[in-house]
Order: sequence, then structure tokens, then C-alpha cells
Amino acid sequence: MPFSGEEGKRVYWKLEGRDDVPALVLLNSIGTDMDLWDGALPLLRQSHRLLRVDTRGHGASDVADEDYAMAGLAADIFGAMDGAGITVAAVAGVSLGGMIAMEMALARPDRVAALSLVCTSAKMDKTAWSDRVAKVRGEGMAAIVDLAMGRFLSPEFIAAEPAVAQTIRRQLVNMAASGYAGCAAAIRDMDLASRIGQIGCPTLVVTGDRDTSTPFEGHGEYLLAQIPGANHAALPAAHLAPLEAPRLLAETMLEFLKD
Ligand SMILES: O=C(O)CC1=CCC(=O)O1
Repeated sequence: MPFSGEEGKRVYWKLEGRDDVPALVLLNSIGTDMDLWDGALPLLRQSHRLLRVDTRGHGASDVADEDYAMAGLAADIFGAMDGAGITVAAVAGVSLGGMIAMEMALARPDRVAALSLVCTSAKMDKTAWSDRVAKVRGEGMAAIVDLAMGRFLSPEFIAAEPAVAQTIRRQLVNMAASGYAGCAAAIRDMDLASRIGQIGCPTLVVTGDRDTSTPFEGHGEYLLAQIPGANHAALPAAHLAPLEAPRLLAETMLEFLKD
């Protein structure tokens, strides 16, 4: 299996598609893994070589029991790109994945060709994320699963796709609490808000009309105001847009990436 990084902090990645097309890196939210993107893959792989990475502490990646930092999570993804032989790529990330993507664009502008920032933010409530870290470390994943599910998916989607919602819930409950807490600490400590004005690559900000975690108001609108020349698309989806609107998300990203 393809892993990159030092022992205990290795990230698992999967590369697919032709090598004569541009590379696109796909990053997951906290509490999910690379499978989050499954519904969008058939369209995306027609024109892009896809590198998916399980964020540290998630999926098949290693779980270190410590606070993670956004810069370290970004370095993990560059390590996966190195392992896959990719020098430059467009990067798309959902929520935490979008935060990591912004950190990547700031750290290595030479390696990030474009950003798709899906249902994400540069500033989350520090107290709320601090409480979440403590709760998960003290009581385990069951203590926050209802809160997280309520922010991930809309009631309409849960009613229409109960099996998908059950899978997401099961993954969340069964994942390593230390992996979730490590990433939650990175969200708590992120300092993107004052720096994203320096992002220089073409950027698409995707918001979800039903997203209660990072709604347009206060989150998407801030990204659009700060990132020079950023474009906006609003989708009929909650936070996990690749689940609620996979085809529309893929079409929107491809339209942006073809420019
Ligand atoms: O608010 C939530 O629980 C959803 C979320 C925030 C960051 C992320 O990756 O997911």
C-alpha cells in the first residue's frame, strides 16, 4: 500500500488515472476519509490524475496521539505528492481539507496550481473546537457523534439516503478518537485568517446552501473577500457536499479548472 512520511505519522494515499493529464489532489474533512470523494470520481477522473490522501489520524493513515498543526498536515500532503511523483497539482479540500489546501498554497505556491475550497473556513470558533478536543479525548467519539452528524448532513439528505448517513456515522464512531482530536486541535489553532490574502493561485470557493458548519455568512464570504480574485459557487448541499451533490460539485470544479 502506498504510504508517505515517517513511521507513526505516515499518510495513506491512492493515485489513479492517466499520467498525461493535470494532477488533482482531493482532501477529506475531519471525521471522514478519502472515500468522501467517491461520488465525484467518475467525472473528475476523465480529465485529471487523482491523488486522494487520508488526512493524518484518519482512514488508513497513522494516528499520533498529540495535537496536530495545519502546517504539519500540509507537509503530509506534499509528502504524498512526492511519493506519487507529482510536483504541481490543483488541490481540492472539504472543510479541514480546504484549510490544509490553503496552508499548502501559502507554504509552497510553486506546487499548488489552483484551489477548490469546499465548505470550509479560515476561522472557526476557537472555544467550540477547544471543547471538542477535550470532549473527544475525555469521553471518546460517541460524545460528539450527534453534534458532528448534525453539522455534516442535512435532514433532507439523511431522510433520502439513510444508508449513506449510517455509514458516515459508523465511520465517525469507530475512528480513533486521538486522530479526530489531533485534527480538531489543528482547527482550534489555525491562523489562516490573516494570511489568506497572500494566496496567489486561482481559487474557487464552494459553499453549501444547507451548510450549518461553515455557511456562506461569516465563512465562504470571508474567503471570497480575502483571497484575491476568488470565484464562488453555491451548491444545494450541507457540509459534506461531495456526498450531497457529488455530480454538481465535480462539474463545478471541472468548469473552474478548465480555465
Ligand atoms: O463542524 C463540523 O463538525 C464539521 C467540520 C468542521 C471541520 C471539518 O472538517 O468538518
